[in-house]
Amino acid sequence: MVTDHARQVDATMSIGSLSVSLEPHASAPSAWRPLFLHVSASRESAAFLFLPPGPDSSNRATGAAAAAAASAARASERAAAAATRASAGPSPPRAAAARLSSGHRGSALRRQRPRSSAPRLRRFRAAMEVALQACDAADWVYKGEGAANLILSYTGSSPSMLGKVLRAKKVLNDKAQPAPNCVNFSSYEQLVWGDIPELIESVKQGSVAQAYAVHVMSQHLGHDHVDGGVRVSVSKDFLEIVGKNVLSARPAWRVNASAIDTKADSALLISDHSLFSGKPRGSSCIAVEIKAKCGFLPSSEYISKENVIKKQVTRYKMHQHLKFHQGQISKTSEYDPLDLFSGSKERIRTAIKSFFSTPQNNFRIFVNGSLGFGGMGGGADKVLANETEKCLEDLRKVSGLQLSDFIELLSEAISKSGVLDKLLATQKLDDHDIEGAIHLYYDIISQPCLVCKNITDAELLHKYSVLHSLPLDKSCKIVRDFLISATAKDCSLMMCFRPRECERTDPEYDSVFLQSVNRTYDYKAYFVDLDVKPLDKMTHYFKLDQKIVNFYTKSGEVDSQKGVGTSDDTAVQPQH
Ligand SMILES: O=P(O)(O)O[C@@H]1[C@@H](OP(=O)(O)O)[C@H](OP(=O)(O)O)[C@H](O)[C@H](OP(=O)(O)O)[C@H]1OP(=O)(O)O
Ligand SMILES: Nc1ncnc2c1ncn2[C@@H]1O[C@H](COP(=O)(O)OP(=O)(O)OP(=O)(O)O)[C@@H](O)[C@H]1O
Repeated sequence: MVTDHARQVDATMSIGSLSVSLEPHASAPSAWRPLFLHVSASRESAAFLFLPPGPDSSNRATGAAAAAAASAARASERAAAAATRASAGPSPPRAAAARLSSGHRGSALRRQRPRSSAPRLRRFRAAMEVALQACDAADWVYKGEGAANLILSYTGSSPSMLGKVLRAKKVLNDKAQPAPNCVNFSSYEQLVWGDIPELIESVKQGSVAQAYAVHVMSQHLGHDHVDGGVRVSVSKDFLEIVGKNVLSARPAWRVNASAIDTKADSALLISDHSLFSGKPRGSSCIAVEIKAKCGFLPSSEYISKENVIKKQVTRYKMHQHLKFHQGQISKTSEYDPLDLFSGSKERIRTAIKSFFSTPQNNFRIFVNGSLGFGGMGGGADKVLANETEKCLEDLRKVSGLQLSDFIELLSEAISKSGVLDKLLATQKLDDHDIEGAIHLYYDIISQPCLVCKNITDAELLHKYSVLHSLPLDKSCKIVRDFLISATAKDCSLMMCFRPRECERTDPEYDSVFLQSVNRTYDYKAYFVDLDVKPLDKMTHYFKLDQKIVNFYTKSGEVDSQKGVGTSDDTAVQPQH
């Protein structure tokens, strides 16, 4: 069926398994999809799976010819589905990423033998064939950063790298602080994530971030909206030079807090989702990054009476008051996550408008891949009128849109794509709230519960004792879901728009027709920053939660204009 058009057959032999992927030729009908055959002899019996990857996970089982015991088939199916996606690569810029090994500048991007023994997924192996050396460092410039990673844009001319960003791990300068990246799994983490063998396996290969995005988060957020990227090998020299080169571009408070981890031997190469086609030059696109934070009010029965305010006021709003009090922000945000996640277009528009007055680290606009509005490497605490005007001017030039039309376009795409519904559903995996989940954490680490120790409310204590009597697998599931939700509450959505030049429909992309300007815009939506949260962060979550709620309830409705920090701007620190 596919054979006439088959142009690429990849076979990967690893210990006890054979994977073959067939991709349709470029000239094949667009509806044709890659096929994947996975033969696993690594378990008790073999499984043969023919998997046409579909838009949703239910399609994955279609056509599976299982000649295996059910358990082997399930495990193989997960591996196969992942490898299928890996060989198909992430959509639009996916193909480019998969063809990573072609078109390198021979001198600079060296091919390497894989260091680890026969990695299972072709993607992992192919990725490690690329090595970035000292002589490549000049091609990478600062794009942004969060607490845990530094993001670099490629400015060189290698076709395989164009339109990519490199996500390099950081280390905290204060070694007393917990490491910002989860690289290794403790034995308790192995327990929590044990149901996902690909994730456990990835720890040995040093590819947890990628595996978590692909094997965990994409199951919830949709494969079409998650890009695991590919791992590339990086030399110490490369990281040291890049670290020095980007120093002046980084916000001072980030420089004080963290530095590129020069001990890392790999980094993630991901499509730059602030670009549409992966080609920075000559493309016309506007991208928006939204860090939406938690979009629902918890209703867990484990929330104590003293903290009942959590059921009425968003965590985001309460945290804003604490941040303001601590001098981290000069003004509380006007953004209300409940508006953004409401499903109502009117309220989505309200949320977007609020970002323009208080973007903080929740909103950025990129014009042809360059930051146009919002803060780089952290939050934008203040909005400067001239910068906003410049961004609106660029917006007009690139998209032909006035601000009101752009807000309409964005709200329409958010609504139509349903991406935030997926994000909200994933966030809602936290159905116990930290006040419930913390008890299960103590059970998992086999420690006496430090929370129960201080509880006097008999009714609540009884509820918590029921939690403490749950079997370990149930406790693990609740904590696992809590951690998945934590990632979903902290990730960012990147939506990239491009005005359609001709009437031809591009089936690769979704689109929005904007009546006010009589024009169609293609768009794509990706979630970024889908890292696993360390299990031992549970106690931090509990303490921070208490701190946020205590401050909010004790100070009442704080008037942000009268609180600490407004009279003296020098006291205001950027967000961290
Ligand atoms: O706890 P929160 O809600 O302040 O979220 C932290 C973020 O703060 P913010 O969004 O500004 O409030 C914080 O963002 P910033 O560093 O402030 O930009 C991080 O994203 C942090 O995650 P991690 O420690 O890097 O894994 C985030 O920690 P997690 O809670 O997601 O683990
Ligand atoms: N694939 C991408 N394409 C374009 N820009 C990206 C991409 N990934 C990250 N960025 C930019 O870099 C910034 C920091 O990246 P990221 O959120 O992954 O860092 P982090 O350290 O993991 O964040 P956090 O503080 O939330 O832990 C993002 O806010 C975004 O602006």
